[in-house]
Amino acid sequence: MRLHLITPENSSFQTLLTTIPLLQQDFDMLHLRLHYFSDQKLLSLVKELRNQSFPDSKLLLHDRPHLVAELGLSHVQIGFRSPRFEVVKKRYPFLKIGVSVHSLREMEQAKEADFFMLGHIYQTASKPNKQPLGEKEAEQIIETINQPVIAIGGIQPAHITPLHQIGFHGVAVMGGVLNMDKPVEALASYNRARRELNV
Ligand SMILES: Cc1nc(C(=O)O)sc1CCOP(=O)(O)O
Repeated sequence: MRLHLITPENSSFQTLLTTIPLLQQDFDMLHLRLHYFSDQKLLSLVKELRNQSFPDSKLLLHDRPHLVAELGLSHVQIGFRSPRFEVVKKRYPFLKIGVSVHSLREMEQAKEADFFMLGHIYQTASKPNKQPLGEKEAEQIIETINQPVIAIGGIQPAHITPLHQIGFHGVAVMGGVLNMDKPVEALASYNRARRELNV
């Protein structure tokens, strides 16, 4: 079960730079979802992470395929702030493109995506007035899709086993690690749950 970390809304350059290198062995993909950073600031952050030996293979940028291409990275995530999937696919055919979706209909509109992020599965502070999909509906959606699907929204360590059983390829966590007082310990509890899957 893959574990993706997403930068929280209020992340600062300096906090990310001090926290991420402490955690980098223990997750699979870092989503830089920093829509309030300028291109220049985002480029500087990637440069600093690289200086600290953060691997390119674990770096994904949201919404900015032009920067992914400029940096020679491979993964971009497309959401409502992004250029449309078809446009990105045509212009950057060499990129791995993930698409953020909330329904089967949205998945079908991006049929050629390399992977999807489906949410929100559970209640989450980041979507206070919206009903979550829940496990049952999520299962019905992902069983019709061949690509890997990452679950997002309110994911706690205890959700890892049921989400794995439903068929999710991984989980994405935003607030539950990088916003915590003790991110190393918070991440460890997700990894314990991942290890338990193999018992
Ligand atoms: C960034 C994001 N996208 C969502 C979606 O449903 O598309 S839910 C979400 C935030 C997830 O935060 P947390 O892990 O703290 O619940």
